[in-house]
Amino acid sequence: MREPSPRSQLQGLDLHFARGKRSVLEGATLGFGAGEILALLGANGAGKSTLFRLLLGFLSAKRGEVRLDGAPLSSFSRREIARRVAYVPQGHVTPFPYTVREVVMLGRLPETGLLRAPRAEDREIVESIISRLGIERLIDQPYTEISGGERQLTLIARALAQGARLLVMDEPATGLDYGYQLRLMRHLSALAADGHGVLVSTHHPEHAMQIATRIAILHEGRIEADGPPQQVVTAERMRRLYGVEVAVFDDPFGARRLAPIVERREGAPR
Ligand SMILES: Nc1ncnc2c1ncn2[C@@H]1O[C@H](COP(=O)(O)OP(=O)(O)OP(=O)(O)O)[C@@H](O)[C@H]1O
Repeated sequence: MREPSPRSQLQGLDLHFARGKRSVLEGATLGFGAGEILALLGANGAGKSTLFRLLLGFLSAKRGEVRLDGAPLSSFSRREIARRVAYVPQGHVTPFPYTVREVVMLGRLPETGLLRAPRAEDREIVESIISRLGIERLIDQPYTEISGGERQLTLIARALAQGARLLVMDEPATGLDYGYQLRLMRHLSALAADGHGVLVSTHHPEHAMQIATRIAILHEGRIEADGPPQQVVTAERMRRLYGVEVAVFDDPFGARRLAPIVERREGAPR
């Protein structure tokens, strides 16, 4: 089996994809690598999940190519891909009442294979990731009996347990309360500092600006912008993408911020 390259990268080049007669992607090109956080923004239905599924090899493009560590994705086995790239899907449910510990242990499968029982080392990895994400109290709870936000954290823990250098996360902050959202942002920054590459889709440009090293915008089937957050997130682009007015400004600490412009009602408290 080929060992994962130290310079991990995943790239989708000129990807075209249609659902029935409806074209979803029309030449989307997007790539990321170890050490960076690439945040993907796009309106509902823009094709973010579809693009992620193509990058992971769960769907095949009508045209275009996906390359992993410089080689065609199709030249890797499923297990080889899983050792390099971990995926946090959106809104995942399992019909089986596995415990949180067992779901996270599933992340070790590409390493352990189906035939070997988890070793002490696998158990230590799983427990340390669960405590890093602050969900130790859930460890023996059935996955089917925890909240949506807690399930999301369990899936993130499963992806981390996989030990892959690249992480693809589809709206991981969905359903997380304010504290968990901020902690998640910190975890993602720490992972990138640690040499992981993270591709994350989000509906919160503020989150993207907080942590991303690059932001890309998926619009009308293509990546219409891809670059440093300060260049990509502009009031004009937010208006076109989401149909809302926002102010973009630098705060006193030098960070770029975004604030919605809300019309005040006469007499409303300030
Ligand atoms: N399983 C499916 N069968 C048919 N059409 C689908 C399927 N999944 C998605 N689509 C359609 O493909 C298009 C792209 O969907 P996709 O889920 O990739 O968008 P998205 O940007 O991830 O959206 P959201 O932000 O709402 O999650 C949409 O028009 C959607 O309705």
